[in-house]
Amino acid sequence: MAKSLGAVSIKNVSKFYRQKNNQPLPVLHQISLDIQPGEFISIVGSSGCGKSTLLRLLIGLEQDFSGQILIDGKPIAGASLERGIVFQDHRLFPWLTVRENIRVALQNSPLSRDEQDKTIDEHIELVGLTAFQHAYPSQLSGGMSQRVAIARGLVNRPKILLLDEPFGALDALTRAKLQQELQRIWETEKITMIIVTHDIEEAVFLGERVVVMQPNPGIIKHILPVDVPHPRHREDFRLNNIKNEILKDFSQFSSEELHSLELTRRKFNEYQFSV
Ligand SMILES: Nc1ncnc2c1ncn2[C@@H]1O[C@H](COP(=O)(O)OP(=O)(O)OP(=O)(O)O)[C@@H](O)[C@H]1O
Repeated sequence: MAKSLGAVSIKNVSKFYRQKNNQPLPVLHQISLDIQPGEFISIVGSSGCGKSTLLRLLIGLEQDFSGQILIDGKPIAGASLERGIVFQDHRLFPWLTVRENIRVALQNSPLSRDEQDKTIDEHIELVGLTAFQHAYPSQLSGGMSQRVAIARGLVNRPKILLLDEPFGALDALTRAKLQQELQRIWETEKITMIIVTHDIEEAVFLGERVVVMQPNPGIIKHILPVDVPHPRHREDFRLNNIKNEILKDFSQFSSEELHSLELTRRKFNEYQFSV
């Protein structure tokens, strides 16, 4: 039987958090989304609309929600090697080399030491870090560290890679380069990828569909297909048109939501020019 490649079915998912006054805070409301195996989905939305919460539910870190999340037809039951994750901060262990940081992800893997070495070699090559495999995180740039995090997220050959603002702390040029790399890796690995981002350009450049969320409570406002074949080129006018369509969507948001998006954009720009 052919290996299934990670279909995700999110059905009527709602999620509350308990506030200090014990009142429930509705964070996600009736979220439904079907993701095809091997699809690249981008999720955008202003701060607080529940993007990261949705990702946490997909990882299996939180079970307390209503509705259903199915992976290849089966409900999620906790974290699994079938789902890799890359966060905004690379979370590498400073005392381990690139190789050994990637090996950490294999600690529950059934592979022998030799098989581990082989797959680590392949993934270091996939992210272009063979020359740095014995380097420590302090010897790497931010972009290189995120490459290691991507290799670590992929080394168990997951069906699904979940990315939470993976390039959010990088300067604009490194960010653009890594988006290009991620596009290539997705084309090579042919697995489902789901990226959460504040950056609409990034969402459109990478995603086959862009899910636009809005807050209070977090709902899906729109899902836009990006019918532009990969590999994509940043200057493609079709990508720009879709980006403008999404921006128009945001222009219908409340002034509070726009303020939050603007703060995020400004924080990012200030970061770029302060390093
Ligand atoms: N553990 C928690 N306990 C209580 N409230 C929480 C918790 N985690 C998140 N929230 C609240 O849930 C809402 C959604 O948070 P979430 O981090 O999912 O949003 P987001 O869209 O990812 O935001 P950002 O883009 O700023 O990261 C926010 O109002 C947040 O304060």
